[in-house]
Formats: sequence, C-alpha cells, structure tokens
Amino acid sequence: MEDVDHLAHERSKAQFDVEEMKIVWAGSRHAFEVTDRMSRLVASDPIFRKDNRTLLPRKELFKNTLRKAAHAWKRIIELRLTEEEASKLRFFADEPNFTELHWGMFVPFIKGQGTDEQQKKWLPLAYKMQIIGCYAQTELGHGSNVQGLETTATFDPLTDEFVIHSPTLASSKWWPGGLGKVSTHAVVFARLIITDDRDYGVHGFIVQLRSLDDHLPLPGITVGDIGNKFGSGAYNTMDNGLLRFDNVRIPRDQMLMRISQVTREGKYVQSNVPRQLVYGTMVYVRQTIVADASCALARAVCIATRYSAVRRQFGSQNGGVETQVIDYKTQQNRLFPLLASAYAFRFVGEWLKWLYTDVTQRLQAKDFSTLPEAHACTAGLKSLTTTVTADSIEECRKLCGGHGYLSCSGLPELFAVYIPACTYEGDNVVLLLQVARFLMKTVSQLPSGMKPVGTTAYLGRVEDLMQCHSTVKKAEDWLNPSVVLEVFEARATRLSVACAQNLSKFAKQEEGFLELAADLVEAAVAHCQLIVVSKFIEKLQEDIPGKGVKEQLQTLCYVYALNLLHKHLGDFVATGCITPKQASLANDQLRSLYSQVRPNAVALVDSFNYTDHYLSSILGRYDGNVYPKLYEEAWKDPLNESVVPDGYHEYIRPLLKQQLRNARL
Ligand SMILES: CCCCCCCCCC/C=C\CCCCCCC/C=C/C(=O)SCCNC(=O)CCNC(=O)[C@H](O)C(C)(C)COP(=O)(O)OP(=O)(O)OC[C@H]1O[C@@H](n2cnc3c(N)ncnc32)[C@H](O)[C@@H]1OP(=O)(O)O
Ligand SMILES: Cc1cc2nc3c(=O)[nH]c(=O)nc-3n(C[C@H](O)[C@H](O)[C@H](O)COP(=O)(O)OP(=O)(O)OC[C@H]3O[C@@H](n4cnc5c(N)ncnc54)[C@H](O)[C@@H]3O)c2cc1C
Repeated sequence: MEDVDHLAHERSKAQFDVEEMKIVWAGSRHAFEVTDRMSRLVASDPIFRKDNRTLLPRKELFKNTLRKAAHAWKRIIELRLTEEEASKLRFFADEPNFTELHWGMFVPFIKGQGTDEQQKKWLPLAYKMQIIGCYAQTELGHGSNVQGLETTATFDPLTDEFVIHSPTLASSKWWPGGLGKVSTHAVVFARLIITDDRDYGVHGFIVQLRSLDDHLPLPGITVGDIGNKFGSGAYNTMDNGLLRFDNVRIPRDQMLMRISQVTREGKYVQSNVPRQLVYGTMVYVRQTIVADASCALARAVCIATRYSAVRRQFGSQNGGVETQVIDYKTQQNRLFPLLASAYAFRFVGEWLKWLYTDVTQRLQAKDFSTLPEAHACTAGLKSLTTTVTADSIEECRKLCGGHGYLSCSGLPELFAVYIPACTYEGDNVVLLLQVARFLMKTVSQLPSGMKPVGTTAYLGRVEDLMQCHSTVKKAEDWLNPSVVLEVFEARATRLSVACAQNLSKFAKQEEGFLELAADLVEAAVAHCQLIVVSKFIEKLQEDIPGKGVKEQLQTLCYVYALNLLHKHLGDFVATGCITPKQASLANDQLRSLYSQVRPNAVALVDSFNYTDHYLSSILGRYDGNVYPKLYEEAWKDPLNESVVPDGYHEYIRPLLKQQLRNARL
C-alpha cells in the first residue's frame, strides 16, 4: 500500500521532460544539484522533523527551534558546506529563526555599510557565529516612516563615544527578529546628533546587547520578546523583540561609516553618495523576498494540484468513479493561474537578482544612475509577489475543500508564516507608492525629451501607446508575445499618464499624491504586472532544452498574462486598448489553455522537486496516498490519547445527568 503511486496515471500523461523542467525551475544544473542534495539531507535527518510543531507550547517550540538551528550549524561545519549549500540547508530546515536575520540582514548590512576596517573587525566574528546579530530598525511608533525614527545616537567628544538612547516609549525598538531572546548584537538605526545639536538623520550603529559570557543584557539595555503572533507554530519560532536603551555608550567606530563618517573632532563627513544607500540592506532583502515568493507559492500550488488530482466529487454514473475535482473548469480557472504565477515569479525573481547584482557593481564604480530603478523594481515586485502569494495560499486552502483547513494539509501554517511578508521589509502599499513616485517622475520628464530606460523604456513610446488598439480578431491571435506585451504596455502607460494629468491639477504635488494615492497604487500595480509578463516572455527567448519544456512554459506564460487581463478587464477596456469583444476572445483562449495545462498539471508541480518533508502536507504527498494517511494522522492527535477526554467527569457527565433529570421532569 505504502509504495503505490496514486498519481502515476497523472504523471504518465505529461507531455514534457520533467527532469529538464526541474533544471529550468532551479535556475541551472548546478543549482538543481545543490538544492536537491540539501533538501534530501534535511529530509533524512530526524532532528529536522516538523510534526507536532503546531501543537507545541511557545517555550517548547522556541527551544526546539534553537536545537534545530544549532544542529544546522553543526552540520554546516562538519560537512564543510559552501555558503550556497548552507543557505539551502537552512531554507529546507524550514523554520523561521534568528539565523535568517543574522545571515540575511546583519551580515549584509556590515558588508554594505561598514568601512574596510569595520568589516575586518566584525565579519569574521559574525561568519563564525561568535556573535549573533539582528536588524533593529522599526520602533513601536514608526516602521514605514524610517525618517520618523526617534532613537538617538548623540556624539560625546569627551569620550569619543556615541550615547544610544530611547527618549520615549514609542521609540522602543519593536519587531526585530532574533532580538527577543538570542542576538548578542544589533544593527541599530538611530538619529545621529552631533555636538552642535544638529540632527543628521537616521544612521546605522552596531550595539552589543547581551554579555558573551552569560547572555545577560548589558547595563542600560532592556530587551525581551514582543509576544505570541498569528497562528499556531508558524512565525512563533522567531523571537521578534523589543529593545530600549538608557544612555548606552558605544565607541565612535561602531557607527557604520562607509557612507558617512563622524570624525574624532565631531565633524560630520558625507561621502559623495545618495543618502538612500543607508536603505541598501532593505533593497537586498526585498530582492530575495521575490525569489522566496515563488517558492512559497509553488509549495501551496503543489499541494492543491496533487490533492485536486486525488480528490473526486460527483459525476459518477451507476456507482462508477467520480470526477477528479481538477477536471472541473472552475477548479482549473482558480488553480492554473496560480501555477502559472509560481513560474512567472520564479523568472522575474531570477531577473531581479541580475538587476540587483548589476546595480551593486555600478555602485562600487560610483555610478548611481540605476539606483532609482533598482529601488522601484525591488519595492514593486516585493509588493506584487507577496500580495499574490499570500492571497494564493488561502485560495489553495479553499481549493482543497474541508481537508485544506486541517493543520496537516500544511496550508494553514504556511499561510500564517507567509502573510507577514506583505508587511515586513516595507508595507506593500507604502512600497507601491514608491513605485508610483518613480513612474510620475519618469512621465513628468518625457516632455523634456528625456528617454526612459530599463523597465520604463516603454513610456518612451507614450504617443503610440496612448493611441494603440489591439489587432486581435480571433482567440488564437492572443497567442502572440508582442500582442500581449503591447496591451500590457498600453494599459500601464494610460494609467500612469492619467495619474500624471490628474496630479498636474494640484497646486502642490504632495497634496495630489495624498489625494490620488489609490489611483497611483493601481498604476504601480499595472507597471509591475507588465514587468512580470515581459520577463516571462524574455525567458522564452532563451534556448530551453528538453522535450516539450519550452511549450509548457509558453502555455503558462499565456495563462499568466490572459488571466491578469481577465481579472483587470476594467482597466484594459476602459483605457481603450482592447474592445469587449477582444476581451471575450482572450477568455475563450484562456479556457483552451487550461485544457492544455490539465494533463501536465501534476508533472508541472513535480518539477518544483519538493520533498514530502519540505511540503509537510498530507494532501500534497508525492504518492497521493491521502486518505489512509489522513486517517492515521487523526489518531495521533493528543485528544485521541484517551478514549474518554479529560474533563468528562467535571463537565460532560454532570451535563448529561442534568439533561436526564430534566427529561424525567
Ligand atoms: C509551514 C511553515 C514553514 C515555515 C516556512 C518558512 C519560510 C517562509 C517564507 C518566508 C520568506 C522569506 C523570508 C525572508 C526573510 C525575511 C525576514 C523578515 C525580516 C524583516 C525585516 C524588516 O522588516 S526590516 C524593516 C523594514 N522596514 C521598511 O521596509 C520600512 C519601509 N520604509 C522605507 O523603506 C522608507 O521609509 C520609504 C521608502 C517608504 C520612504 O523613505 P524616505 O527616506 O522617507 O524617502 P522619501 O522621502 O519617500 O523618498 C526620497 C527619495 O528616496 C528614494 N528612495 C527611498 N528609498 C530608497 C531606497 N531604498 N533606495 C533608493 N532610493 C530610495 C525615493 O524614491 C525618493 O526618490 P525621489 O527621486 O526623490 O522621488
Ligand atoms: C513578522 C515581522 C517581522 C519583522 N521583522 C523586522 C526586523 O527584523 N527588523 C525591523 O526593523 N523591523 C521588522 N519588522 C517591522 C516591519 O518592517 C514593519 O512592521 C513594516 O515596515 C511596516 O511598518 P509599520 O508596522 O509601521 O506599519 P504602518 O506604516 O503603521 O502601517 C499601518 C497601515 O498604514 C498604511 N500606511 C502607512 N503609511 C502610509 C502612507 N504613506 N500612505 C498610505 N498608507 C500608509 C499601511 O499601508 C498600513 O495599512 C517586522 C514585522 C513583522 C510583521
């Protein structure tokens, strides 16, 4: 029974080479090999087991996470893993913990903002985990508005130190992951005040929080966990913390001084670079969040697709087998666009990584010209992909019917872990407003003859795009990349231009921004969706080996684009780039694409190469052996440890006896 593959028939229908698709998904043969090896290593190690996570009380859950993190580090050292392998191992261990912030923000911040000497001092300690760091920016009173942070770092020329202080309750640091119970050090964002009492704005400082001998907070430091968060298990493995400073002194050289410096004499020296570089670590993390979105979305879609192929409802004649729910058009219409989005986000994530590497190299050469675009792309795509992924995980739960609501479907915990991605590293609406700002600036520069480049190059064809009307006459005409691209460009252009025209009616631009914020956000979304569509299309220009692989990706690309067109029909039709008739043809084409996806659906999710350990879902099991395992799982619940529950004698029995007496009366 155990070895039967209930999905074998589904797999036999695939029209493409799954092994080759796995390589496309991983990004390269090398990336596939590393990912595959690390995921199996984690899956075969009993310490990384995940069952019961949602049933453990917080303290036990947290201690267990510490045990796993320590074990992961031990294996990384023992096996002499490379940085790439180590990060994959941590990824597949699949439990948010302090190491994410240590490796993901603390180390990158020192690398990006520290001088050579500062890097030489701090990085070796951090690399060996002789110190553990976190990223303490957000405060109780301010998160989105970084310039509004209140913590102060006042230079004392007498002692050559900074005095770090929390002047108000609202200035308490609040939320940093790893801060609550683990970190020994933090990168602290504080307002720099120098002797002349001038406020030089927010800068980053390294502050030691806890003793390296007994882990007690150092004098002047109050630190703790902020409390339980949404869901069971989930993000509660992380010690998000609070932190207050009471005139804590640190040496002057613990201000990260690559971008600006304070001299021994108390003179502020600003390097000739944009001040926004102090936000560089956020830009880096936003870029990684886009790649992670595709993984989380793929995970939910894998569970929902396999289960939809296993689950049967209705449609049987004379007691025969019922219909697999994946064959219902409504199920396909809800599921297949999510599958297509997972692939789309994967490719846009790859491209964003390239963009980030490119901008980093330019910055090193003091070329800041592409920084605004890198900021807009990372902010916008972080916002778009996390919003869609969070909503889609919930949709996948509904696609799995009642069983999706069980913890052992894996979906409730995935949802609970994932949703804060819409908030951390920048609230998604706040980030879209940054994109809109960038778009409005680009549109306003067009009349002066400025030629937009990169992802806004299409705005250089504003006149054509404001006039263009799609040439589609029949459903198949939609299967043409330039036809699809043109309507997405026309829609994005028209929404941006309409906002710019409305903005120009305000005497003060900032007033207009506030008043038109909702429209600006829509224009930003249209621009970001265009980027995703265009990067998917670009991916298809590459040489992609493997039988049928490119054809599957082409189908998914059209599913992604035409589904968006259908969902945002109002925009496309109202801005005049397509007619209602053409919209209806797009919908006909979409239905026909679903029929092409259907026989390949299970193989397309197998191509993610996720282990059952990583999926942690009975509904998403590779072998599709769902019902016996659900049945077994139910009996493992602590409530089933005794036949008669605790509390029977106190609460159930007296009730029953009472009813009996009442009945007799
Ligand atoms: C089943 C369960 C299994 C468990 C599974 C586990 C795995 C689950 C998956 C998890 C996935 C991923 C995990 C990843 C790990 C993530 C860990 C999370 C840690 C979180 C950390 C944080 O949140 S840190 C804090 C982040 N905070 C923010 O992001 C704050 C947001 N605010 C800002 O960024 C700025 O304040 C804002 C940009 C909004 C405004 O800045 P401000 O200085 O006020 O600027 P403006 O005046 O608006 O603009 C001035 C000009 O500057 C330009 N600009 C702004 N920012 C930047 C920038 N970064 N770079 C370049 N330029 C910038 C702006 O555009 C303006 O330009 P203009 O030309 O003058 O218009
Ligand atoms: C799980 C988790 C982990 C985190 N980890 C860290 C960490 O490690 N380090 C760290 O420093 N921080 C961390 N944070 C904090 C996080 O970065 C902030 O919560 C985030 O930046 C949002 O800021 P906020 O909480 O101030 O939201 P707010 O800005 O208060 O948002 C509240 C509402 O106001 C809206 N809003 C705000 N400003 C505007 C505007 N200008 N226009 C229109 N609408 C607006 C938002 O859209 C939102 O709907 C974490 C948060 C979470 C949830």
